[in-house]
Amino acid sequence: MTDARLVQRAKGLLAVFNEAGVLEAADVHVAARLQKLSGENSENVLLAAAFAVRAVRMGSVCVEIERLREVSVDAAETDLDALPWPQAAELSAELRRSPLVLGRADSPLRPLRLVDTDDGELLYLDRYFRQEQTIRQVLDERSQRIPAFDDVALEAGLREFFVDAEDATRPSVAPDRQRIAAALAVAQWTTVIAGGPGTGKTHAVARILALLFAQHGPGLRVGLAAPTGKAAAQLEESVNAQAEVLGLPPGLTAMTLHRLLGWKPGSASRFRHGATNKLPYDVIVVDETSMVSLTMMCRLLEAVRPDARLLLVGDPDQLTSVDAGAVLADLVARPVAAVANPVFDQLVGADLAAADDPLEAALSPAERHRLAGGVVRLSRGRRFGGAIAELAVAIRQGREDAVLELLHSGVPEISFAAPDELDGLRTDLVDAAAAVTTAALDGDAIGALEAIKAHRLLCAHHDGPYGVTHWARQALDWVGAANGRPIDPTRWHAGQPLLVTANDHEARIYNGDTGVIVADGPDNLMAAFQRGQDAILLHPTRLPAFQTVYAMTIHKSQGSQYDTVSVLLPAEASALLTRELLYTAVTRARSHVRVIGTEESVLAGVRRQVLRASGLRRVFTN
Ligand SMILES: Nc1ncnc2c1ncn2[C@@H]1O[C@H](COP(=O)(O)OP(=O)(O)OP(=O)(O)O)[C@@H](O)[C@H]1O
Repeated sequence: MTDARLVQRAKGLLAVFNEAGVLEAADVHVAARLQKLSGENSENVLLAAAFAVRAVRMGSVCVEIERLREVSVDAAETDLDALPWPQAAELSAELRRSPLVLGRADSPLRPLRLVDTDDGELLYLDRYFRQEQTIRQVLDERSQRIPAFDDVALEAGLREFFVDAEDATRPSVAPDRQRIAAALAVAQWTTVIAGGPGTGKTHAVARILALLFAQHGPGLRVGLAAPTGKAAAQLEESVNAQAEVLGLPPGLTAMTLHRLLGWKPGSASRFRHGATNKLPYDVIVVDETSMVSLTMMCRLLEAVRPDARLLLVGDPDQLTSVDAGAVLADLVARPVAAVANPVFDQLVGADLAAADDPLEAALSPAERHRLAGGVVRLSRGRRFGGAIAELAVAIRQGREDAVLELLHSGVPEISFAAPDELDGLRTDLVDAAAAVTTAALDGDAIGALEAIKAHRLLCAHHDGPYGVTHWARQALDWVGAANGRPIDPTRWHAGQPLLVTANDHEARIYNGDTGVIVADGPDNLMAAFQRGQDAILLHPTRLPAFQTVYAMTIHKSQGSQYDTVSVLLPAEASALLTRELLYTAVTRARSHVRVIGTEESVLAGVRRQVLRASGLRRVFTN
């Protein structure tokens, strides 16, 4: 490993795990500091403390004492079996005696917390334990109460909004999980609406808002939010696009979660809204909840009034937030401890009892059980078809054979290319760039923005032979060669694809937005971004931070879809290559996905699940 990650003065186990590349300098420094402050000299305890810090850095909320060695590292660099792992029982006994661990009354410094659960012991940095406890307590408290509502009006609303595609006088065919989600959202305080892309989550949310307006009248205060500005803009757009048909008030606005909570840069309390100054809304909708970290979810739940409805919407199988926590996935999987609403079964009895329909399977007993906890998973793809959705489901379920079979099936929606078979990629890249440039030179902003969605190259890494930097340069060379003259990446040019990397609320440009440079008259260039059916134009010098994107990381592509997606897989040993990454990449494609890589890489991805340890899915026993 590189010198910057090595701690010269590290001793004992900390030094061994640091040298092996499992612990980084930051993990070791925190453990060493704790040793100094507490006098704790147990190497095992200090190693566990460093692992608790590492866990948060890697996105987990805590470490599982019995699964310490299931760390994710680049397998090519590290032989995990050769390391001196502590015995779990011995470590646990030492932690219980340690002055660093909360629970010992005589210790002034207790930054760690050891918790017994129904499935082994968890070690937390205490701060994250407390955040998780807040989430648990607020949700449990909310699930023990039931809102009052007009069931006759709700029944009428469900009949009005969930109708058969062919005959609007009839209810939609049961089971209809959107209808179930809508009934839940009115009948419970908290509802989790999970589902893959295009399963109609936003469609359901707009109808839920209409049902709630029917219940409470036009004075209903609605807070729409998402973790990123781009996701908030999309939510706002898609709710407003349906406002007229559904009779929603015009001009509902969405904002980032930070904004909703009243972010105060530089202040100690950080948010204006919290436990003592609750949010003023009667209903709060959070979209793209998979990207919400534990800390943000804690802040949100502290700030939601007990008598406000909360809808958490998102795809729990996608890549999670960069910060610690995978709260949405945890909420979908956690044990149910809730009071089921007796009226609910009557409202959607037909859906609950329905047998398999060709388009939507009957509810499983486990699903029915989760409904009591306010969790519903939409499963019927409403947007894209057959094979891509099948591939996504096979990846999600870890069915390796089915994944390979689909990749090799030769269906038009899926292609599988070896790492050196780049002709298809090159053709798609060059064709898409030509269409974008033609529209951009014509000053046709909408045409250029549409054309840019025809193809996208996605990589797992930033750097290295499988990274965005390398492939963006390659793409630029291909496009230049096809045009007969190289492109100068340092100069603005019509057809240049852009990715914004910072928010500018005034210009309505958000981190993650993609746009394109278009001609505006003979001598002028403008940057174009899509807003609904329209394009907004601004001078390129007014852009907040941006990159030119002939290739993009899979992380950055979250929340966007393209007609064709080419996914360039890294080597199988890459720790970044996970099931969630593969699922996220494949589900960005609307009509065609091209996977470029080896079978070994595909299988490594399907097998390696992001291990995001947390206590939310477990029952605490101490
Ligand atoms: N019940 C339905 N009847 C008819 N069309 C529907 C229905 N549900 C969804 N759709 C349509 O399917 C498409 C996808 O729906 P929607 O955007 O709500 O999905 P989503 O789950 O929010 O997708 P994403 O996660 O990609 O944003 C939309 O065009 C929507 O109008």
